[in-house]
Amino acid sequence: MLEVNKGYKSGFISIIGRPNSGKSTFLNRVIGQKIAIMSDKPQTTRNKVQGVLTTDKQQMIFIDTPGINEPRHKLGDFMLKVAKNTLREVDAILLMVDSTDRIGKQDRYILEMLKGNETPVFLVMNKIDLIHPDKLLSVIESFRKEYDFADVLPISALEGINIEKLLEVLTGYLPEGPQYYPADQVTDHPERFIISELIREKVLHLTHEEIPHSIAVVIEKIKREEDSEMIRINATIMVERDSQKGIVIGKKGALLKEVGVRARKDIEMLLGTKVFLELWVKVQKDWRNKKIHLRDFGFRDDEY
Ligand SMILES: Nc1nc2c(ncn2[C@@H]2O[C@H](COP(=O)(O)OP(=O)(O)OP(=O)(O)O)[C@@H](O)[C@H]2O)c(=O)[nH]1
Repeated sequence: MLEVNKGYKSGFISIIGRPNSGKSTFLNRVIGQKIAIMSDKPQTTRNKVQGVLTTDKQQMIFIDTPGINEPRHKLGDFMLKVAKNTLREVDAILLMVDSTDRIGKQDRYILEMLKGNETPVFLVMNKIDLIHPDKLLSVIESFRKEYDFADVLPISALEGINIEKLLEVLTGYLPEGPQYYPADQVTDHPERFIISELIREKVLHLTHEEIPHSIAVVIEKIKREEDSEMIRINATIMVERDSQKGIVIGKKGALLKEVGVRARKDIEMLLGTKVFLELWVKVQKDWRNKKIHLRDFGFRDDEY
C-alpha cells in the first residue's frame, strides 16, 4: 500500500486564508462524497487532516494549519514556529481569498509569514461568480505585488467553477509518493492510532537501539470478519533501511512474529474481541523527511 508506485503522486496541501474566504466550501466541493473527514484524530495532532482526495493517479491530503490566521500577538513564538515549519514542509500551499474583498491586513500578515518559504503558494481567487472580470484582475494585481505566487487560480467553490483545473495544476506540483491513506477509507478509525502505537511499542521493545524511534506503523485495514467476532487488522511497519527491515523481521521471521503475538494480546484487550493481526515491514527511504507529516497523522515522535 505504501510503496511508491512509479508515477503515483501524493502530497500534503495546506489551505490557508482569512475566515469566510471559502475554505470549507472548497474542500467539500473538491472531495464531496469521497471525503475522508478526519474529525476523530487524537487531540495531540497539530495539523488537522481535513480531507483526502484519492484517485488512481494521486492522493492529495489537505491539512489545516492552525495559527496562520492568528494575529502575531495571540500566538506564542512556539506556535508561530510550528506553523511556519509546517508551511515549509507541505508540498503546496493554497491561499484562499474572497475575490470580492480587497487585500487586507490579515492577508498581508499571512504573506509576510510565507516570505522566505520555498513551498509553492497558489493564490486561489474564490467567489468569482460574484465579481466582474475587470475587478478580479485588479484584485489579483494587488496580491501579486505583494508575493511571487506559483500560480493564480480563479475559482468558485460554491458553483464548482475551475475546480478541476485547480486540481490539475496542483497535481503538477506533487512529488511522486506513496498512498498514505487507503483509497477506500471513508472515516478514520478512532482506535487506529492506539493500535499503531501498541505495535510500534513492541517493535521498539524487542529491538533496542538498532531501530530508531522514528519508525512508524501504518494501519492499513481494520475489518470485522463476516459471521464472526474476529477483527482482522493489517499493519505495515515502516523502516528507513534494508538493514532495519532485516532486524525487525528477525531470524526466520522470529522477531516480527513476537511483535505480532505481543501486540495482538494488547489489541484484543483494547477491542475486547479476538484479533487476527497481519504485519508487514516495508522500507521507505524518505520516511524521515516526512516525519512532520506523519506526526500529524497521529504518529508519535519522541524527539519532538
Ligand atoms: N458566492 C459564493 N459564495 C461562496 C463561495 N465559496 C464560499 N462561499 C460562501 O462564503 C461563506 C464562507 O464560506 P466557508 O467555506 O465557510 O469559509 P471558510 O473559509 O471555511 O470560513 P472559516 O471556517 O470561518 O475559516 C459561505 O456562506 C459560503 O457559502 C463561492 O465560490 N461563491
